[in-house]
Order: sequence, then structure tokens, then C-alpha cells
Amino acid sequence: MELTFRWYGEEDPVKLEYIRQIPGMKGIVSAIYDVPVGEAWSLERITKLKHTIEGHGLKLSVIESVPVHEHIKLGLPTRERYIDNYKETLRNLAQAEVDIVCYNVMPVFDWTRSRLDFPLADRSTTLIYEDEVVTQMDPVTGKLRLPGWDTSYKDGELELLFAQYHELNEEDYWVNIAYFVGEIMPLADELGIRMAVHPDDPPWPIFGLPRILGKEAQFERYLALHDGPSHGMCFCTGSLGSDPDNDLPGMIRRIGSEGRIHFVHARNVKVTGHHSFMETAHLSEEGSVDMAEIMCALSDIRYEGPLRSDHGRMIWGETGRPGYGLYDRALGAVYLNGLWEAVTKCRKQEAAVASR
Ligand SMILES: O=C(O)C(=O)C[C@H](O)[C@H](O)CO
Ligand SMILES: [Fe+2]
Repeated sequence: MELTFRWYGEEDPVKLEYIRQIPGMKGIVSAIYDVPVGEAWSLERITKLKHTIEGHGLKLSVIESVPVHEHIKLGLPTRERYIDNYKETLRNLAQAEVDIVCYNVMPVFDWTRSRLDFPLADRSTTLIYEDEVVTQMDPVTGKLRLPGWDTSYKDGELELLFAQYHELNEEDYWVNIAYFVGEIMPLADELGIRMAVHPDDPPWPIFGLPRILGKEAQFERYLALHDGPSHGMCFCTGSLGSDPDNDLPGMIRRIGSEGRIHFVHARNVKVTGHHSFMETAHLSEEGSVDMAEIMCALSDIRYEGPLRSDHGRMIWGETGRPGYGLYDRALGAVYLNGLWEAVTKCRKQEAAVASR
């Protein structure tokens, strides 16, 4: 397992040198955030990002994300240009020797929460999702904007998008996404790039938009769309863990045994009701996810890929990008690495005893 940390570039208040000082930290997860969604990333910009990161003694381990343009997800004729641009970005990433790309196929909005600063008993704050609040929200006129959301929409564009999506049913959506997979994965195979699709967050439809990647059966269907080494997933314990029906350790063993887990987000959530949860500290007892079980399952599949501690609470008075402060993500990273060290060492000792 390669311990990694997300960095949002030069504007990120969390500096690369701080990340470098987290014990065990090896890699950075980042992206180019100021190129409009759907436009190709130049080799020059990718190389500059990579060299900046390497200049701090870290590796550019994962690009998260190369976003998928809405016209691709909607299956509009204009998708061809955006698919060509996606391919050009992948070619440039391969030339820069970056070989893992995270992306997601959530329509219009990326991950969604109902509140970004919910106070916990210890006076830290966290991100929560309350079904009854979100179902009352109007995402078009509402004020809530989250990291990862494309906020570049001009007047009327969001309304048009919603009208276009409302003409699609879930099967139509599958057809459009399958087209994207059929276009991209053969090239990713050829380039040696592993594509890691991130689960929907939350893992159920919101705002009347189709969300298709929240359950194991949906991932089985999605991963069956292309049988090649590139086509895999980002296993996000927080996103998938907010649905208590998801058997996370079992999913890791079943999907991971086929080599289809290319990236891991390890964070904890506490399920607080139907389609409702709060993000918690990574420690198992704080939430609904048994993080030790997760690391055991990853050890079972001999997982060797990148892992990041995903989101954290805001603690010790820190302010910043919701979910992406330094302190709690660093605490989570060190905790996860400690679990990994213990699990892998015990496994080796068990194997040594068994082989006597
Ligand atoms: O929602 C999550 O668990 C995320 O990891 C959000 C990410 O920032 C991203 O939107 C998914 O690629
Ligand atoms: Fe995640």
C-alpha cells in the first residue's frame, strides 16, 4: 500500500512541505483544476505539476480527477469532442508517466452534503448528509456549493442540464456511460493507465438525477463493460459505507481479487438514519466502518496501490476547504498506516508459523 494525500495545488493552504512531514507519506493525489471541464490537459501543465510535487520529495501517484464532461454523460452529439480531449489528456499523462486516474460519473454535481460545518461534541466540525434536508434543497437556486462541484455554470445552464437529465432514465444513463467506457478503456489499456472510478457520494440518486455506482451489483455491471487491466475502481469506504447494505470487506475481497481496485479512499462515516450520515474521525469506534477490517481485507488481496485518508474533520481550530484540512487527514493517514503495519506484519508471522 502506498500512502498518499490529496493536494489542491498552489492555492491549497495545506503545503506540500507539511504533507511531506507526515510519517510514511509517499505520494500526492492531485489534478489540474483551472482547465475547463472537457478541455484537454497539456503535457506541459502535467509535467509542471509533477515536477513541483517531486521537488518536495513526493511522487505524483494519482490524478484525481480528470472530470467527465456532462455532454458525455448525457450522450449528446458534442460528446465526441470531449471524448477526444479526454483521450488527449490520457496520452499526455502517459507521456508524463502518470499511470492512475480517478474519475467519477456522478451527473452534474460531485459529492454532496447538507452541511459542511456540523459541530461535534468535542467541538470539532464535520460534514453531514441529512436526507430530509437534501430532498428539500433546490440545487439550482440553492446556496450550497461543495468542493468538486463545477461552479462555472452561467445563468440558465444548470436549469438546461437538469431538463436534459430529466429526459434520461437510468438505463439511458447506463448506455451513455458504457459508450464512454468503450471509447476510453481500450486506449487506457494501450497506455498502461489504470482508470479508477470513484463511487457515487452519496451512493444513491439525488435531485432526481441518475446515480448508478453505489452498490456492489452496480460495480459488477460497470466493471463487466470492459475486460482489460485499465478498467477498475477507487474503493471509497466513506462513500460506500454510508449505505449499510454494502459489505465493504466482502466487496474488497471479491472485486480486489480480480485486480480491479486501483486506488483506495479510507475514511469513516457514521450512519445516522435512512440515507443520512455524518463523517467522523477515521478511528473505527467513531463511526460505522470497521477500519481494521478494511485494512485486513486489503492485506488479504495483497493490495499494493495508493491509499489516501480522503476527508477529515476540522479540528484544532483549523479552517479551510471542507473535508480537506491538514490535521485530521494527517491523523487519519498515520492511523491507517499503523493498522497496515500491524496487519501485514501479523500476516507474515502467521505465514511463517504455518510454513514450519
Ligand atoms: O466523496 C468522496 O469520498 C471523495 O473522495 C470526493 C472526491 O473529492 C471526488 O469528488 C471523487 O473523485
Ligand atoms: Fe472518496
